[in-house]
Amino acid sequence: MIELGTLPSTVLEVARLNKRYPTGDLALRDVDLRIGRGEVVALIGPSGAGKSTLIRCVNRLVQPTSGSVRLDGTEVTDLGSASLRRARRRMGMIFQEYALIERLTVMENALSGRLGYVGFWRSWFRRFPTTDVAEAFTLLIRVGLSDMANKRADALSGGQRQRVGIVRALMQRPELLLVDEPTASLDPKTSRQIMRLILELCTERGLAAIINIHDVALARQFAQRIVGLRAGVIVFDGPPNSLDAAALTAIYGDEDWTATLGHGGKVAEDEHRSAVPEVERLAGLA
Ligand SMILES: Nc1ncnc2c1ncn2[C@@H]1O[C@H](COP(=O)(O)OP(=O)(O)OP(=O)(O)O)[C@@H](O)[C@H]1O
Repeated sequence: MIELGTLPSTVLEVARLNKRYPTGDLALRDVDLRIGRGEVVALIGPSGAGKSTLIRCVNRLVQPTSGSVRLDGTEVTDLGSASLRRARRRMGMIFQEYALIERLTVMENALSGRLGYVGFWRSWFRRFPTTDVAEAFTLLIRVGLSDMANKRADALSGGQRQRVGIVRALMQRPELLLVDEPTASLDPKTSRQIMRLILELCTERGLAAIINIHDVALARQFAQRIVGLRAGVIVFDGPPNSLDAAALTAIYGDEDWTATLGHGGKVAEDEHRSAVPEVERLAGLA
């Protein structure tokens, strides 16, 4: 018998979520998903399965067609702009191609995670509270970038940029991290370091995360739970050790899923979509 007291409380509840794009593509079909506080979930599935759409429906970068998304009990799908801005503060997002402002310093990029709190004019004049600056320093130390605070973002390696992206998301003091292909632009060793860092930070902070990731080996190694999407439908939901050949075939079908077990290598530059406009929308600037 399951003792109710041992179940983590729910931070996110998605129910009967559907997304049909104006092109007619049905990207999500009646998706039900519950994420407990502190739970780190990897979202896997073939290209076009709906992973990015699901993550973006949660913070409404994509507007769902029908269904419910509740963050800590608050229905997100029908919030007006001011309430949506408040809800988005509680969801940090980490992007594949980092989405840093290249000409700003590491510290300024980190502090931009507070934009949803400090207000536009204050942030425009770079007047962040000293407590925010101190918090950013603490986080930069934690991710190993303390001596880079004044470097411009465009002087950093990919792994360093992603660490700044992680700090920026954590500066929001979120309850949930939405992570979109965090390692697709990184080499295998840096990919493992970044995934380990995300898992450690979630554990330290009791923070839940949904990580959209192509690399099944990384998902198995670092996530506590794996959700498999195929053609917009959840076809697997379980612990990494139950992701066996039958489950992989259910997710990837006839595709040669063994190819997904290793690191697929870097994604070509032209496959990146610029996430900077998405960061601006999340901060309420666009
Ligand atoms: N902006 C859009 N307009 C129209 N169709 C879209 C749009 N974005 C995604 N789609 C379609 O929705 C489906 C799901 O796409 P999505 O990007 O969510 O999948 P994914 O699993 O994240 O794929 P990948 O791993 O290749 O990024 C696909 O059929 C895709 O073509």
